[in-house]
Amino acid sequence: MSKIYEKAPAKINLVLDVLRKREDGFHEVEMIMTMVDLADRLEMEELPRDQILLSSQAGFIPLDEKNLAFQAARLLKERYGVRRGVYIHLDKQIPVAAGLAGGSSDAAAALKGLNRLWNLGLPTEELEALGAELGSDVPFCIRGGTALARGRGEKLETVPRPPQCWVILAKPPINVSTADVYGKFRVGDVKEHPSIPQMLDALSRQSFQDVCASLGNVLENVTLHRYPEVRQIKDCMIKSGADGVLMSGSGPTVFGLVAKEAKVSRVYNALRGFCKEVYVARMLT
Ligand SMILES: C[C@@](CO)(OP(=O)(O)O)[C@H](O)COP(=O)(O)OP(=O)(O)OC[C@H]1O[C@@H](n2ccc(N)nc2=O)[C@H](O)[C@@H]1O
Ligand SMILES: Nc1ncnc2c1ncn2[C@@H]1O[C@H](COP(=O)(O)OP(=O)(O)O)[C@@H](O)[C@H]1O
Repeated sequence: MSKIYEKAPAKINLVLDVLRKREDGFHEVEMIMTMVDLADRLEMEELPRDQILLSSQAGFIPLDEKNLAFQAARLLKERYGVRRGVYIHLDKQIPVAAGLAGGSSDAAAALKGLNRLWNLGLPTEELEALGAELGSDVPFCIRGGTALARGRGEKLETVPRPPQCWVILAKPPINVSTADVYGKFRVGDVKEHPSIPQMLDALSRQSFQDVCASLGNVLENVTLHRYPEVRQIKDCMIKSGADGVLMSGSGPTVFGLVAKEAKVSRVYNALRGFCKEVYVARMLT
């Protein structure tokens, strides 16, 4: 019986702008997203019976139909009439409800892996369209790399990747609901929108300094206002010398970009002083 493995990397938002609230309740966004090498790992294996079974070493995520990897398997089975079973083991490394799209990346990895395991032969565009039914960030997680995302996040255009650097991620011990943050967000409150053209220009010139200077996320105001510990982490990263600092997605994870390896331990140690969950990753290129 064959086994398939897929990595599910975390994403960070280099730019996150919200243009308006839509009639369907979602928000029209413009984001530049990229992957880092902090990743979950999925192991998928045929089951002799027609069932979806999920396990994980992490005790704090749902293992039933609430899990996005389970939903991905069920969607493929229903849409393509697959009458085969699968056992998915999820090695969870990405912090949950952190603004790093861990669940979305697991769903994307399940779609990609099961496409192979069940010999469905679906092209990437079709997987991305299926992914959009599961969540706004899932299409990007299928495509990977670096992309400009529009619509509610599902309209993608691949753009140049950022220059290689260290990415230090710190997650305070609070869980933030994406729906809550968007619910509290008001476009009228935004004083300055980040510039997508400026970031695209920095990426095309591979200027690390200008990438750092162009980071921006309009959801920061909502989350920083509500959770002072997120601001504290941001301040600590800046003070300890990270070159660019931003909250990812709806938070609460804050990431710091660092060019020089010699600086990494200084930033890491400063954060570890008051934050348990700190990760050192690299940009996925
Ligand atoms: C904020 C972002 C930035 O990358 O990421 P996270 O912080 O979740 O990682 C995304 O926009 C999140 O994407 P995702 O987490 O897939 O969202 P979904 O499951 O589709 O939606 C969850 C809820 O967020 C709100 N939502 C989401 C996307 C969007 N463009 N507008 C919204 O208003 C809606 O209330 C929706 O019910
Ligand atoms: N495979 C999964 N991994 C993590 N969380 C999941 C998964 N499937 C469903 N969830 C649920 O999705 C919610 C958001 O999780 P996650 O994708 O980690 O965060 P975010 O949207 O902030 O990036 C959590 O409340 C969690 O219970």
